[in-house]
Amino acid sequence: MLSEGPKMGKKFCFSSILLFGALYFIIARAEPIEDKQALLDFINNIDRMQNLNWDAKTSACDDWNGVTCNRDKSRIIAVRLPEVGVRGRIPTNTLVRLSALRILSLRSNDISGTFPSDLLKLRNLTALYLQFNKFQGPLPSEFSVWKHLSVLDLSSNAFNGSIPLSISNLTHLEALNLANNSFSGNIPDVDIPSLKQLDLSKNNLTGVIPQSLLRFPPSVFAGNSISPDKLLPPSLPPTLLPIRHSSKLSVSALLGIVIGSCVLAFVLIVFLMMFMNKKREDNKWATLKSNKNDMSFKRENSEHQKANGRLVFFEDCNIVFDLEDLLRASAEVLGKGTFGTTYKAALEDAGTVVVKRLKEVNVGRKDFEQQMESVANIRHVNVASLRAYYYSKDEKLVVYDCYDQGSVSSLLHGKRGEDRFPLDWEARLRIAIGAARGIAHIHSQSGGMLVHGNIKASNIFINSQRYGCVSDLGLATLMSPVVPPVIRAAGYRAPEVTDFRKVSQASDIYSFGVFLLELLTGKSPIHATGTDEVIHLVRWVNSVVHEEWTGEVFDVELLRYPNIEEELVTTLQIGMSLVDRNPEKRPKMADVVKMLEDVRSINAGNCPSSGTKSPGSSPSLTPPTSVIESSPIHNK
Ligand SMILES: Nc1ncnc2c1ncn2[C@@H]1O[C@H](COP(=O)(O)OP(=O)(O)OP(=O)(O)O)[C@@H](O)[C@H]1O
Repeated sequence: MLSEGPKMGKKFCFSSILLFGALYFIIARAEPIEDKQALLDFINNIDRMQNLNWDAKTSACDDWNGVTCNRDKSRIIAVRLPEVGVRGRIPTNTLVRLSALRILSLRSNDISGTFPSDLLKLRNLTALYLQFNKFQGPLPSEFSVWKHLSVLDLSSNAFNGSIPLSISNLTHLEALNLANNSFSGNIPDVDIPSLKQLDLSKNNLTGVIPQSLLRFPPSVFAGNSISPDKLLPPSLPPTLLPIRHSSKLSVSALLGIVIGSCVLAFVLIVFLMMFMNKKREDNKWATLKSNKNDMSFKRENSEHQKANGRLVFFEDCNIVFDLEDLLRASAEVLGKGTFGTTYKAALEDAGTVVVKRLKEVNVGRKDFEQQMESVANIRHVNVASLRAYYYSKDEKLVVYDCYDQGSVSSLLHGKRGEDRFPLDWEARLRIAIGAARGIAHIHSQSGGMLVHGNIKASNIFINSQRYGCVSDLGLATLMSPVVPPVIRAAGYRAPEVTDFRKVSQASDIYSFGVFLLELLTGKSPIHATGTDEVIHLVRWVNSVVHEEWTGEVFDVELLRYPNIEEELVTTLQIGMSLVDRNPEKRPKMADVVKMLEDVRSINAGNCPSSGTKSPGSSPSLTPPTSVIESSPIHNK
């Protein structure tokens, strides 16, 4: 019996290895088997010119071109087959089986037949691209099923009949392109507030442009049988309508007009040429495409992608794309930060995203993935959502939504030209409240242990409700000690970070305090004066207030607004309490949120903290009229 021991042990050991091996194989090779079969049935039953690498023996999630799966590879969520020479009708009972599908792109093929009404059963679709095919016939009347659809492009086909009114039930629709078809009849009243892009040009539409679509430019309706006066933009006041005079003009008056017009045309041409020249200089997309950095991003990545990684998306990401799409995208370098280079990438079918290419990552794949997962789980309207990440030996990428207005830093200190987003006091207060809420939320996670570690104006953006929104969460912890915290965020770092590298929630609060002072003063945390003297914002504010010249502290841009002094001073006091040298004396972030909310009776309508006030309980405020009109914040 005794001699049986080691044998049994060996047997047990061997079978456990086998079992674990099998389990590992099953998990590692997880496949959306039914979705994969649906795609194989689709591709085997349709004519195609090009060979696709869709082999039943390979992994649909990892190996098939144009296919994207969800995180655990249990479902296919995007299929992109643009320009692959697919011909004929879409075989029935194939694509419809991909019930988790979010994006379908079959654009620029030779697909014919009527609208594949099967697709109406794909209830999770967010984007459908069928443009540049040979579809014909009318559209189905019932479109309402696509509750999440945000992009519908059916342009350049031969669809006819009327545009179904049910399109107006697609409440998330952002882009609708039906151009270059044969749609006829009246344009339906498609009243969708989210709709940003519309193209109905080159059809046979008649009648009037409905009120709800008058906000789009006339070109959107061009090439239809709509009378020209109905194409006038709605904003044109009646007095600007052309006035016809019946009286005849004298020869000298006519001559004057001709000469005057020539001179005017000449001046216009000169201006136009100057403008075009400037535009060309400004157009970074065009020049940066040939920029060394961008090219290397593309080239290096295409080598890496085959070798190892894949993009991992988080569940609620509406835009789905693969690395190929990223590599194809026109990329603009937004800047180089402490964590690497940040690009703005315009994807063909999935809008614009921001990609950060991280350098000096100090953790292995497992820790990186874990960190990404925990960051992605922190969903809050005032924390920029991480959309996806990519990890391979040589390349680490993180993908965020793009905030088109840029960071608060660029809004505050950028060019003060005409097209600058006006950061009036109300806008700044919203930014401060939003960012404070975001940081307070971060601080409440992981049992109250989570620290952001890099709070600064270039990491704060403005969300769709015009409140501040904190980005770059979790990146600081991934970085190598080569980039110590003291080098990051100069001017925002707390004394204990500078002296002892002690990063904590209290140091986040200090950094937020500096940000608050920046909003109030319009000055960068570290800035030079005319005499090349370097000024530290916190020290400067302290000394000015100490000298009782408080009024001098505030940004001159803010002093234009009447009756806000009291609020400015209250906010200044809050800011100064946050930058106390002693971390123990700084208030907690949740309290900071309440203090800021109390500065003015602001109803954020946007994750209010527990303490809310009744209307009219705030000190009286009279911001400029335009602000009151355009803002819902007084509707408490
Ligand atoms: N999601 C985004 N949308 C729009 N602009 C962004 C986005 N993320 C970053 N940027 C901008 O890109 C530029 C570079 O950002 P990056 O984060 O690399 O550097 P940084 O913010 O200056 O420093 P750090 O690396 O310490 O955060 C900055 O101007 C930043 O505001």
